[in-house]
Amino acid sequence: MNDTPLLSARNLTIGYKTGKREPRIVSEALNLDLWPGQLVCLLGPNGAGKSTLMRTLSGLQPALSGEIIIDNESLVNLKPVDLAQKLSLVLTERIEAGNLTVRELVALGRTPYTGWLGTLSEIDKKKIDWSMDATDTKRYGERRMNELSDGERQKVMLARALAQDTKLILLDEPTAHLDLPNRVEMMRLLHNLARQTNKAILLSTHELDLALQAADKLWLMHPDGKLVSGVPEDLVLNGSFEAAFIKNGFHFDRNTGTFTIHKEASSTPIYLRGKSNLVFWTKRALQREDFVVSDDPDLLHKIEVMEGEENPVWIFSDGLITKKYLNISELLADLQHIKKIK
Ligand SMILES: Nc1ncnc2c1ncn2[C@@H]1O[C@H](COP(=O)(O)OP(=O)(O)OP(=O)(O)O)[C@@H](O)[C@H]1O
Repeated sequence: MNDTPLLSARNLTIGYKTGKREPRIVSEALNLDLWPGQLVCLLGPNGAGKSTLMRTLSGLQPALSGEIIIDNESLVNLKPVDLAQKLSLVLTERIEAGNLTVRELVALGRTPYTGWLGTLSEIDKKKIDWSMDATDTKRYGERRMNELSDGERQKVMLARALAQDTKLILLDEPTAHLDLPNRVEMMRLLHNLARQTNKAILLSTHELDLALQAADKLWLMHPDGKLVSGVPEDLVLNGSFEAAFIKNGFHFDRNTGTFTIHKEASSTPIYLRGKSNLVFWTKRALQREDFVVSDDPDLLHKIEVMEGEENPVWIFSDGLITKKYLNISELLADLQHIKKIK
């Protein structure tokens, strides 16, 4: 039964004490729970307080007030070695590990069980092997850390956290240096890991679309420090998601779950219909050109897009003329003349 959270925050205030001045409060009245088997993504704009929260929850910096409970014990009462058996932390900052090989660095994840000079047992070696397989880092296991790319290094740091074999894993921007396929792969790995091993995983990220797809829950930090938690789809549908990232010139499209560059409301409206994937990409191009794409069939300007014999075909009509196009480039070029003059 998953009836106790692995990590809880009660009435937590996070921030910074700056000498004799009033402390700088980043966020307060936080009540949070991380449950076994859950992948939670912490999202928020720059400066909202994601790193501050991650650092506070993992004991790297003190809370200003309130309590953090990890696996039924108060964080302040946990000795470092006990904490290291319960929680592993992956930060984005580069660590100085130039001379260590990848395998040696991953093996450091076993330190809470072996001690600094401890010999690795068969169980330790198995955990190291498993972690390197899971993160696909074995291929360069004998290379030195200073011979790796940023993305490769990031995966090794995850392997070390996996080798630590804790019920809780906290990761600060684990996808920051990864290319798109590796970002997707990393999210899938963390999602599966939470499901299959019942670990609780909290990661902070700027990957809004990946987080929307992979997270069981989002913790959304607003610029004013307010934190809203919920299932991703609920937060999109109730407007919390776009509220957290509200910025002039950007518009969140609830239909596609993506942010678009906001266009002037006075732009020319065009009725667009056709096959959904073709409509999707045509709409993107039209919106980039300031057109308002509408589902009102009574509009003067209409575009229909359909599969042709070899390529898609776009049919434009404005009541007077009807013209056929074989690519979006030519369609856009011809549409310039119907743009409203502002
Ligand atoms: N050492 C510090 N002393 C005082 N204030 C700090 C300190 N570090 C960060 N802050 C402030 O705390 C706030 C939250 O910063 P934090 O780094 O947690 O944001 P973040 O959400 O992780 O941002 P980003 O997405 O840019 O990484 C910011 O206003 C920042 O200026």
